[in-house]
Amino acid sequence: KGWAAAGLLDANRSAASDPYPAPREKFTATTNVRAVESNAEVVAKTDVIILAVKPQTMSAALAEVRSSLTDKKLVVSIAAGITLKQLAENLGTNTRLVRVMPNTPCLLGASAAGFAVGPAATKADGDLVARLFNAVGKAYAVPESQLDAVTGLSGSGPAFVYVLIEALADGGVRVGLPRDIALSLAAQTVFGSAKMVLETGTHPAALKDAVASPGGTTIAGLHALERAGFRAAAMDAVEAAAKRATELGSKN
Ligand SMILES: NC(=O)C1=CN([C@@H]2O[C@H](COP(=O)(O)OP(=O)(O)OC[C@H]3O[C@@H](n4cnc5c(N)ncnc54)[C@H](O)[C@@H]3O)[C@@H](O)[C@H]2O)C=CC1
Ligand SMILES: O=C(O)[C@@H]1CCC=N1
Repeated sequence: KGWAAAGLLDANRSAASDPYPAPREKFTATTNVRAVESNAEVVAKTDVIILAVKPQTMSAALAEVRSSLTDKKLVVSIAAGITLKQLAENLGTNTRLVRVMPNTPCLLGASAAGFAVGPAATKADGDLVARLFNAVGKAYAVPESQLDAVTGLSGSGPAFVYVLIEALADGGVRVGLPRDIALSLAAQTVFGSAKMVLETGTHPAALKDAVASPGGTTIAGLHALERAGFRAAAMDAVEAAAKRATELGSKN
């Protein structure tokens, strides 16, 4: 959907596959790109193949695509935890592979993604993947050993931020705001704060200090956050998600 919005999906040269009719219909309705039942058919007709199945279904999907692969094809996996080595073991060690961890804001062109290029992939393959994922947000090349950490932080991170937004809105409702205004204020506050970090380049601690007047409202709220262990909870969330990514790789 993000690539379609960025004008990167040519309906004549792109296709998707899914065993179920409902996701196929939804995909075509949102992207205008044809979706078929057979993975092998898509792999046979395209040069850049995006593997976007659950880690638990990856080995079944790989078995369906392997025979249609040639050295002309680049395979990109976005599955959490599944390593380049595992992909190469299933697809052949000469397969040109790139592993990416994007996140759902790619739908709106605001993704944060990390990627690692496999040993048989070319520099041009890495450049293409960087271009594709920079077209829907920001993409960073990282060593593969850091991709589970990327998964814990930015792959799963949108869910952590949604919980924060929901909780801030609940707080607003608790102190008397209507629900719709509270939710808009909460989301816009998170958006504006992220924009401040990204566009001013100022450290978040300094930005936080600039909001907190001596003896004022913000420091009272910050004290409540510290007392509740907010920072440790956020760090634990990233660590738990990163560990789970590693587990998903080792179990699938
Ligand atoms: N949801 C997220 O925020 C993110 C997910 N990922 C990764 O993306 C992958 C997909 O996750 P979601 O999109 O959330 O899952 P999803 O369940 O929404 O989509 C997976 C699709 O794969 C289809 N499928 C099942 N078996 C298949 C097969 N053998 N061949 C072709 N298609 C098959 C399913 O019908 C489904 O439509 C996972 O590996 C996940 O780790 C990566 C970054 C973020
Ligand atoms: O929850 C998951 O496993 C996937 C990977 C990153 C975001 N969602």
